[in-house]
Amino acid sequence: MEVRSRAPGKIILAGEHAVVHGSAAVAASIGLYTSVTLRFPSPSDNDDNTLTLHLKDVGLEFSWPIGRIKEVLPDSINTIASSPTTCSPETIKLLSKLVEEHKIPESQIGIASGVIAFLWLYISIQGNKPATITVSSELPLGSGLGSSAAFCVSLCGAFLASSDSVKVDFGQNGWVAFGEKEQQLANKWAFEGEKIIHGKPSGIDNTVSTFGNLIKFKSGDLTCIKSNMILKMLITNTKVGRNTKALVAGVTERKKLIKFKSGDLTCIKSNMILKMLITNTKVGRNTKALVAGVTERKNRHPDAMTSVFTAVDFISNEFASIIQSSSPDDLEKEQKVEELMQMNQGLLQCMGVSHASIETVLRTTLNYKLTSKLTGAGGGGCVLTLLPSLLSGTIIDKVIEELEECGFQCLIAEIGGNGLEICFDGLL
Ligand SMILES: Nc1ncnc2c1ncn2[C@@H]1O[C@H](COP(=O)(O)OP(=O)(O)O)[C@@H](O)[C@H]1O
Ligand SMILES: C[C@@](O)(CCOP(=O)(O)O)CC(=O)O
Ligand SMILES: [Mg+2]
Repeated sequence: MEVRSRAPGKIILAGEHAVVHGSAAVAASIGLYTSVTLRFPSPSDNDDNTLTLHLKDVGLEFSWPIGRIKEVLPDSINTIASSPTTCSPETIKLLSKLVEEHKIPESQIGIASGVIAFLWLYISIQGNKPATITVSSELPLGSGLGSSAAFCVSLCGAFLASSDSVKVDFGQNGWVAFGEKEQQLANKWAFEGEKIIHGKPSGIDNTVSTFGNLIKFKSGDLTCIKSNMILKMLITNTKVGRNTKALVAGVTERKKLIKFKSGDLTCIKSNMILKMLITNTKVGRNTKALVAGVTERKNRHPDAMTSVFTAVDFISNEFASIIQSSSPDDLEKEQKVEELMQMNQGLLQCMGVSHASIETVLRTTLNYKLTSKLTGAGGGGCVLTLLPSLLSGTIIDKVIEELEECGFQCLIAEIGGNGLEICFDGLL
C-alpha cells in the first residue's frame, strides 16, 4: 500500500516571534510543498522488517531494524493515533540514540531534530510497523518559509491517512483534503513534531500548513481568511545554505475570506488587491536558537519586551482588518500595510532577529521606495517586499536583478493556496 501527502510552506505577513508570546500574527500558505510517500512492505517482501526514511533534499537515508527500535524503546510508546501527545525529554533522549547511530555530517546536524520528530510521529501514530518513507521538498530548508512545519504536517497526513483512526475515501482520484476533524488531528500531531524541532513553537506554521489559505492566529485562537486579493511575494535567500532553484508559480485569485474560530467558519468578502513580492536571502539559520534568543531577551527585559509584543499584537490585528476591509481605496490600504510592515520590521530588530543580509534587502528595496520586512524566524532566511499595485513590471524586474546581484534569490510564489492534501492513486 502506498499513500502520498503534501503540505505547503508559509510566509508570515506580521507577528512572527511575538506570536510565540501570545500576540496575534497573520500568515499565508505558499504554493511550495513538502511531499511524503509512505509505503508498507507487501506480503511478498517478508524480509523487509525495517523502518526506512529517505530525506531527498539533504541526501540522507536512515534505516532501523524494527527489533532495534523495540530494544531502544522497550516500553514502547504508548500513544494512540487519535490523541496527540508531547514527546517527553526522556523519550527524546532515547530517540536521539537511534538517530545518532547514523552519521549526520556536522554541516547538516540540524536535520537530527527533524529525524527525531519523524520517529516520534511515526511510532506514535503507526507503532512498530516496517515501512519506507520518502520526503522531498520544494521549500528551502531553514529559511523562514516553514519547512519544518510542512515536514511535520505532510508526515502526519501520510501516517494518519494510513492509520485506522482516520476514515479516508480511498476511491477519490488526485489530491484530496482531509475532513475538518482529520485536519485538526494532523495539525495537533504536527504541532508535537514542531515542538521537537523548534523547542517552543506558537503553532502558526503547522496551522497554516494544514489549513492553507490566509490566517490570523493567536495561540488557542485561529482566524482563517480566504481572500480574493492578489498577493505576490518575492522571496530573497542569502545563499549561505544550499542552492535553491528558483521556483515560480502562478498567482491565484481568492474569492472570499473565511474566519475560523474554535471550529466555526465565517465567510468574509474582500475586494482588496494586495501584491506582495517574496524575496529569499539564503543565509542559513536555526529557528529554535532564534526563538530561544527572543525568550532570553524577554527574560532580561520583561517590561520592554512585553511592550514590543503588545505593539506587534496591534500591528497584526490592524494588518488583518486592513486586508479584510471593504474600502475600495487600495492605495490607502497599501500605504497602511507598508507602514505596518516597516513598524513590524523595526520591532523585529528590537527582538534581535534581524541580520546584515536582511538589512541589505531592506536597503536595496528602499532605493526603489519599496518596503520590506523579514518573515519567519529571521537571522537570515527570507524577506518580504510589498509591491504596490501601480508599480511597473520594469521596476520589479530591476529590483529582482539587483537583489540577485547581491547573491540573493527571488521567487514569486502562489499565496493562500491549499493546505494538507493526500493522494492514494499513485498517479501524481
Ligand atoms: N524536507 C526536509 N527534509 C529533512 N528535514 C527537514 C525537511 N524540512 C524541514 N526539515 C527539518 O526542519 C529544520 C528546519 O526548520 P526551521 O529551522 O524551523 O526552519 P524553517 O521551518 O523556516 O524552514 C531542518 O533542519 C530539519 O530538521
Ligand atoms: C519565529 C516563529 O514565529 C516562526 C518561525 O518560522 P520558521 O521556522 O522560521 O519558518 C516561531 C513560531 O511561531 O513558532
Ligand atoms: Mg520552522
